[in-house]
Amino acid sequence: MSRRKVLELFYDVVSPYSWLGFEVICRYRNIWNVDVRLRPGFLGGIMQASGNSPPAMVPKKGAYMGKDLARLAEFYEVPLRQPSDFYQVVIKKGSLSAMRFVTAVEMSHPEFLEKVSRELWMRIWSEDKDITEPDSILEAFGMPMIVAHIDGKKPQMYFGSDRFELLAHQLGEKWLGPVPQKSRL
Ligand SMILES: N[C@@H](CCC(=O)N[C@@H](CS)C(=O)NCC(=O)O)C(=O)O
Repeated sequence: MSRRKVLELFYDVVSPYSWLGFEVICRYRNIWNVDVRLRPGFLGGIMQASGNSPPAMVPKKGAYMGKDLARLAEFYEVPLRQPSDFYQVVIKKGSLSAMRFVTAVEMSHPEFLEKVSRELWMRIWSEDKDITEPDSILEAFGMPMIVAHIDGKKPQMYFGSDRFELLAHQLGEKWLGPVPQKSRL
């Protein structure tokens, strides 16, 4: 029987913040006793369809993001490292073929979805290696996007890997920081 609380995580491996959200959700799956549904999508298509653009396209935001990610990597204990050529890897090459592959894994071997996704993030966002349709979330504008289904209430959408405190509040659960195993509270 399925549990009452379901968290859907919409993500793309091109998105470093999605990686943070993904690892936190995986860490909390048993602590919060929620079902996690991983929903791979193509962020480039969502950006285009919603008229948004990656934050790093604004040079000052891009520079800030580099510092932000370095601090977050340490705090979240996720081995994020900027690719050496950000523009080429993230913007020019992008993730269309990688996310098609991840979607194929979701359809044919869902048991490998978590591992394959983590492996691709490791390649692009940690090891500086190559990874080479927007779906049902056209109302979204960025990733990670988390959709929480709680006790049959109207599903709630949360954008970002920095909204877990709020999500915990809605779930009626405790937020123990990004690394719950060594809670800093
Ligand atoms: N504050 C969010 C930022 C997440 C973020 O910037 N995601 C990017 C992709 S890596 C995005 O989709 N941005 C859309 C936007 O900022 O409008 C977090 O900490 O997770």
